[in-house]
Amino acid sequence: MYSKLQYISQGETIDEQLRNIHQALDAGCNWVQMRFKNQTAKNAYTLAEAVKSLCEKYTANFIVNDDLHLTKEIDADGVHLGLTDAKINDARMLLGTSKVIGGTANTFEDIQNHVKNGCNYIGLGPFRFTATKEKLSPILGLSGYFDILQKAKKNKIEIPIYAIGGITLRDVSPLMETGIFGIAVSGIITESLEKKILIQQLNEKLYANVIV
Ligand SMILES: Cc1ncc(COP(=O)(O)OP(=O)(O)O)c(N)n1
Ligand SMILES: Cc1nc(C(=O)O)sc1CCOP(=O)(O)O
Ligand SMILES: [Mg+2]
Repeated sequence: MYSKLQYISQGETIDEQLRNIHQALDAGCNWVQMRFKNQTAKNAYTLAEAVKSLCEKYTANFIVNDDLHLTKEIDADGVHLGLTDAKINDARMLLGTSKVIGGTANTFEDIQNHVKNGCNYIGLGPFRFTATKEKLSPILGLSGYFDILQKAKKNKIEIPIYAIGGITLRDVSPLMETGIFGIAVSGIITESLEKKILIQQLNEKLYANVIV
């Protein structure tokens, strides 16, 4: 089963990235997306090797942001591709059916296209403004999620749809009520001084209605 909480990593250097990822894993995160932008291939590979080893130690899912060839080379669990990154179906041809391919969406039509191309999950955003990502698509807000998730339900779309973009603890329950599967967050986990407590609080709200 897919985790309902994804941590999108932050950090300007390999050391900063590793510190943030290690702390998130140690605090209970079991799904990490390595997001290390504007780096040399060497630095990205060096970080990915270390993150893969950490994720294996914590039995966490390891997803690479953007870089399809690094995903293949390092044998990560999957890749996340945005609307201007490599195509989902090209990724599926390269990675095969055992790897996880996530796709970014801002509209219901984006979701339909990703489902048609064999995407495994959707990152639907942004929920609100966030400085973590430079070029944001139009902000969705709660009503945007409600409208899009209604269409997804009506069209029997079953792949997990995650909300992303400026999400805080108090947003989780209202977002879950729109029908999303889970959330992908970066800043609130990176900046938290009590990561273990925060992740427990996030998971409590995310899994509140899951029947065991
Ligand atoms: C889970 C998840 N959803 C959306 C994104 C955004 O990806 P993208 O649009 O490619 O933007 P960058 O992250 O590459 O700046 C994501 N990374 N993860
Ligand atoms: C990586 C990313 N993608 C987004 C999108 O809308 O596609 S918003 C975003 C940033 C998420 O980080 P934070 O939780 O710090 O806002
Ligand atoms: Mg991208």
